[in-house]
Amino acid sequence: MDSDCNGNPMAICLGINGKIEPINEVIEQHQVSEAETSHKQPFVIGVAGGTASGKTTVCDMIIAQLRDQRVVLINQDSFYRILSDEQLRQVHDYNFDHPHAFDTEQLLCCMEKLQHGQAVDLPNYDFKSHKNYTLPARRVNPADVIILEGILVLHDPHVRELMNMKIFVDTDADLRLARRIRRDTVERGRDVRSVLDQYSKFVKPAFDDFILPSKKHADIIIPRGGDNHVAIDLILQHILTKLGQHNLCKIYPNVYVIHSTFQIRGMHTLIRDVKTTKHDFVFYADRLIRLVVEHGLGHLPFTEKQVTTPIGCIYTGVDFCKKLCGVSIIRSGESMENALRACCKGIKIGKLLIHRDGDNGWQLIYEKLPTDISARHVLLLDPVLATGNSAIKAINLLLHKGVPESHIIFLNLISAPEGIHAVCKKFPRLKIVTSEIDVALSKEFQVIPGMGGFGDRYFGTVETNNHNP
Ligand SMILES: Nc1ncnc2c1ncn2[C@@H]1O[C@H](COP(=O)(O)OP(=O)(O)O)[C@@H](O)[C@H]1O
Ligand SMILES: Nc1ccn([C@@H]2O[C@H](COP(=O)(O)O)[C@@H](O)[C@H]2O)c(=O)n1
Ligand SMILES: [Mg+2]
Repeated sequence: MDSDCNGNPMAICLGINGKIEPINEVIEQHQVSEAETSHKQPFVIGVAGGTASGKTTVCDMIIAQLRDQRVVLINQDSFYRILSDEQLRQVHDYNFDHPHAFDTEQLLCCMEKLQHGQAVDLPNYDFKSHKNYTLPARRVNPADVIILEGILVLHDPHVRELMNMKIFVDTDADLRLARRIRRDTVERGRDVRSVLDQYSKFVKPAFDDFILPSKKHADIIIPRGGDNHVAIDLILQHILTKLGQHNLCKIYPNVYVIHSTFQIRGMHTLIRDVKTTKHDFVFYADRLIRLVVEHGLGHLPFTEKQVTTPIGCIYTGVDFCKKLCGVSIIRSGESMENALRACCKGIKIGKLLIHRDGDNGWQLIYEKLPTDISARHVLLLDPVLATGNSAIKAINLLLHKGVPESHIIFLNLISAPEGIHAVCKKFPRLKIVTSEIDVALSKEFQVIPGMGGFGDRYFGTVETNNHNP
């Protein structure tokens, strides 16, 4: 069994049901060019600085403003060594600011795992008890951008080597001490006297000996920490540029991800949670489906139309596209039919049943499509795009029926990068509209982190929370 980054036997990586397949291995099956897979190495940003300089605040601001699961934060605090009972009894004599206080080997091990596409479980450090095993661990998924934050992250050369960008948060020492007293007495269970003792005995000397000398390695120095909005904006822009390099929407201009808001992230959080009841799952999946459908309809062609308002004015608007139909891929796709009917009164909806036929591919078992489908724009419905195999089968059939590729809009809630590569490479003229792109596919072809078997959860065909596809 794998051990975690604390040396405990436990999970590194995992989707619901297994190890994460490094994304580039799977992509290779689709013969993606080297340029497109070159994004496998995450962009690592180190953020160092003296205590209470505002490192955590700055990083939290960046993460909150990006709202993107491709960017993750790692705190060096998670790697504080476990203290012996004796050390805990004499904790006032323990130097938490010396490099030896951190288990840098474990930090390097976690970073390596993340770089190889494996998730890690990191301890949440508790500054009150000085322990890193009392609070539940936090799972960190592999990501495109990793921000590593802590007083000494620029001190160790091996850690520095991992970094593509090094930042030092530089805040006046008096201000830092004032903030530290306030923070440690309010949030970390200390009294003023112990904060001052620790500061003069350990914190200040370690700052002078290790932290300040590490400033010379920084590429960017942020004076005034979180107050420096210009610097934070510049860093945000840089991260966005880095994300853009491997943003699938940039590689494939026909992929559209609906604009993420906290409402949308909240709905995703609920439908992805294994503990969510069937009732709530259906409720929030329906809300998200409705948003995706509305967004998809926005990609249909329109004609200009003028109407007269009740006060006799002319309003110049548009007329909906009339030649339209839905096609759902049975059975999960049927969950999207109601939202489509609610948006397009009287819309015709066809159905396709596609079955996986051993290792030989995918077989069309049943089809019922409008007879004049070739003259219609088609909204193809399936909530999850995983490998893309069933979608490709469905799209091939639509093309065979005479539907122009550019008249197909494929709507789903979650897409795996592998599915996007597969579908977009084959059909560059259709559009994909999705609400989130996930990290990867597992060996078992489950989307990671995904939401389990959508059909089973939506239609309630599993009694327990064992969500197999
Ligand atoms: N710009 C700021 N203005 C006022 N208080 C701040 C500012 N930045 C941080 N703080 C506060 O100062 C304390 C230390 O900030 P924190 O981000 O925890 O620093 P670090 O992680 O570098 O130790 C926290 O209580 C935080 O809320
Ligand atoms: N049990 C602990 C562990 C660490 N500290 C102090 O925390 C500081 C690092 O965190 P910042 O958010 O301030 O960067 C460091 O200076 C340690 O002295 C502690 O007091 N107790
Ligand atoms: Mg901090």
